[in-house]
Amino acid sequence: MIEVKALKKSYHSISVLRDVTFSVARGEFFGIIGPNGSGKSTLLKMISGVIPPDSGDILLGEKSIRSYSRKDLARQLAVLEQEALPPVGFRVREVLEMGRFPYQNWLGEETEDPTALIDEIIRMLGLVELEERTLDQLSGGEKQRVALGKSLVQKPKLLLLDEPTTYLDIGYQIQLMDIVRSWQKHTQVTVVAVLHDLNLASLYCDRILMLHKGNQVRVGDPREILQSSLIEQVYGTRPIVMEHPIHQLPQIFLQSGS
Ligand SMILES: Nc1ncnc2c1ncn2[C@@H]1O[C@H](COP(=O)(O)OP(=O)(O)OP(=O)(O)O)[C@@H](O)[C@H]1O
Repeated sequence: MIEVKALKKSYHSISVLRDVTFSVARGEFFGIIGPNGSGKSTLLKMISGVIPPDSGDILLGEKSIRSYSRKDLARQLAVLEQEALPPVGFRVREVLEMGRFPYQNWLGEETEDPTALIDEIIRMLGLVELEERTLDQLSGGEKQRVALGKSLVQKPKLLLLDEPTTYLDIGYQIQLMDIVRSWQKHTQVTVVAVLHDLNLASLYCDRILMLHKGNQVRVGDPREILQSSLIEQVYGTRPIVMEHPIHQLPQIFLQSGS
């Protein structure tokens, strides 16, 4: 689905990503982790075509993302990011309708009626009661669900999530990740998610890329990545790693300094 080859990026001659190379299979849930400033968002912005790499390439379904038009790219991928929502005056349903823009002509019409799809996504995200409200009448967690809805109605083949659970309480974190995973089973969408929470990354990702200061440290399954010595080397704090009693996946426990 995606092949990232020898990506490099500098800002004002300061190198922020070096030789990043990995591939993501169709239908995979792929995580990107790393400390603050390690280059995660920069990498995601390059995968979504927002910023170009200085060198290297990104293939999306065997074609370089540079060769896609904006609209073609929007039919391939959707990005869920913190600031993705339109200004506050819009109602929830209107925001979801905006997600259909890659399929609309210049009059805002499309050949297939998206109403059933939008209804399905509104139901799945628990937004039925909220659909006539405007964005300023929603909580942070509700807005995040609307932003996810807008990405899903785009029917992307690749869904990019930039720290999707920031500002969400633990209940909404699990709810959002479960919704993404069940939508993924339903549609075979490929998911690439930047995550800060290593425990969530372990529970949901098939494979994880770990970045440190712009370098690719390792790509592997959660067991290969959530290792206390590796985490200490990258984050500067040594956690205890134990297996989750139900999911049989590694989870970390932080240790306070005193
Ligand atoms: N537009 C920019 N101009 C200059 N430097 C930038 C720009 N965007 C990012 N950087 C720098 O590039 C490096 C990587 O930033 P990036 O946002 O990709 O990291 P991140 O891993 O997503 O961080 P965080 O976890 O804190 O969100 C940082 O040192 C940052 O200061």
